[in-house]
Amino acid sequence: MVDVLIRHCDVLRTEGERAWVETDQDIAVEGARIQAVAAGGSLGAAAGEVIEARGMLAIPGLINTHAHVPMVLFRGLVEDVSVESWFNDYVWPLESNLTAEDVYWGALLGMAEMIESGVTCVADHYFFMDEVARAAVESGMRAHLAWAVFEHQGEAQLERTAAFIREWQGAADGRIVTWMGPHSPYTCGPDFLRLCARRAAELGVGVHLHVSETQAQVDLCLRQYGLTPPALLAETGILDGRALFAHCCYPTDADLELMAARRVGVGRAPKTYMKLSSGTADVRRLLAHGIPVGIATDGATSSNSLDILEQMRLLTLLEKYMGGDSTAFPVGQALGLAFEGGARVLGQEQDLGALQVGKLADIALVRQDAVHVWPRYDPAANLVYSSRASDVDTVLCNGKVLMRGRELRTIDKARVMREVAERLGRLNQRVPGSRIATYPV
Ligand SMILES: CSC[C@H]1O[C@@H](n2cnc3c(O)ncnc32)[C@H](O)[C@@H]1O
Ligand SMILES: [Zn+2]
Repeated sequence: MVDVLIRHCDVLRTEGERAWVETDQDIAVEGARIQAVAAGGSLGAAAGEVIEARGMLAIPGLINTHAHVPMVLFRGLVEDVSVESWFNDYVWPLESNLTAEDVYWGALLGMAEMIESGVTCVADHYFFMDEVARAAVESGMRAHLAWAVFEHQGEAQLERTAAFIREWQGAADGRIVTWMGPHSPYTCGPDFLRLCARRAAELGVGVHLHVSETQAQVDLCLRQYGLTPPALLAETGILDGRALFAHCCYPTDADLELMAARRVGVGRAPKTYMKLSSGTADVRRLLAHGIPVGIATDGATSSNSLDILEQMRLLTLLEKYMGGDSTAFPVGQALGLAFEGGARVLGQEQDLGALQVGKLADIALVRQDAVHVWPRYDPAANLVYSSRASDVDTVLCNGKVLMRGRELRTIDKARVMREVAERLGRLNQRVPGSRIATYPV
């Protein structure tokens, strides 16, 4: 008898730019993995848990390739300001006040939001990452975690990160994967980046950082070091192992060749770029070079949500609109980024990104009976252009059911919301003269 049997669902398949649906399928889950996918009814009806899913669309769990999950704590607090002011006057002063406990409750709140929107895996980059790891263990989500470091925090902070990596790598049955997390080339100089690269190599982990988010950042790097950010990162050894670039909105052609040769992955968060008016489109340039690209939310202080469906839709529309080409970025390509692209960015393409026998059982079941997705000519098109996070009915990660019938099983949502609400008065304080870093102007 298998652990979980999902019966009579429709299964979404993607390959290259193609997306299609196989109707009336059963999915059997044994332990953490998919054991079988077969015609509806053919796998019997005996299992530890049977989920009748007729009319629901089974999709691979969505992958968020770059986030600062606990920043949900500041959602809606900093709006309609310039990028420089966003960091220097608000976000970095606000963050100087954060405690480990704040981060824990913020992480749980963000994870509840992600599970409710079908996200099963997140690459997070923040502080007090022990607390984010604890929240991931409890919530049941898969998490690639990087403890953010700034150069001015010094080598002691690097040691803290190394201890975090040693403690958490592979924890929770492999659900936790750790990364080194220097913030960016504009807050970490070449010598510090070299130290990070050496430490990452010694520990056998990748490096996740912000790169070329704005043209101003690229110009600053060129002025300071005579190199673009990706070229500087290559020179410091950061690209010798696995690297994940958040954003990379302004790559040169030479950057793209370098990134393709070094198998660098990119996480794109278009809502943040549009909102802060900081980035641009043209994911197709990256894809044309074979660079793995995944979808991301960044922090909810800039993007206001951790909803990957929303980011996927915005990314697709932006590609068409900015390129002046309505035929660009078809439905299958958008879905490819959300599933296989995200898995490749995180180096988990063997295990994630498709509903196939042997892959990890990270699965979301999406209802297809709401008025906003009716009629149902093309479930794949609906998913890209019409589905809402609230259509996600059931979520499994690593073979465990985290939400069923929209009831979260691992997170006490009411308690988390109460705990966060009780912290708001203190979190909203900006201590004069105190900020965790300075954004260059
Ligand atoms: C490096 S993790 C934490 C650090 O990064 C800040 N942050 C949030 N969003 C962005 C972004 O888009 N670019 C650069 N840095 C960002 C966050 O506030 C934390 O201080
Ligand atoms: Zn970010």
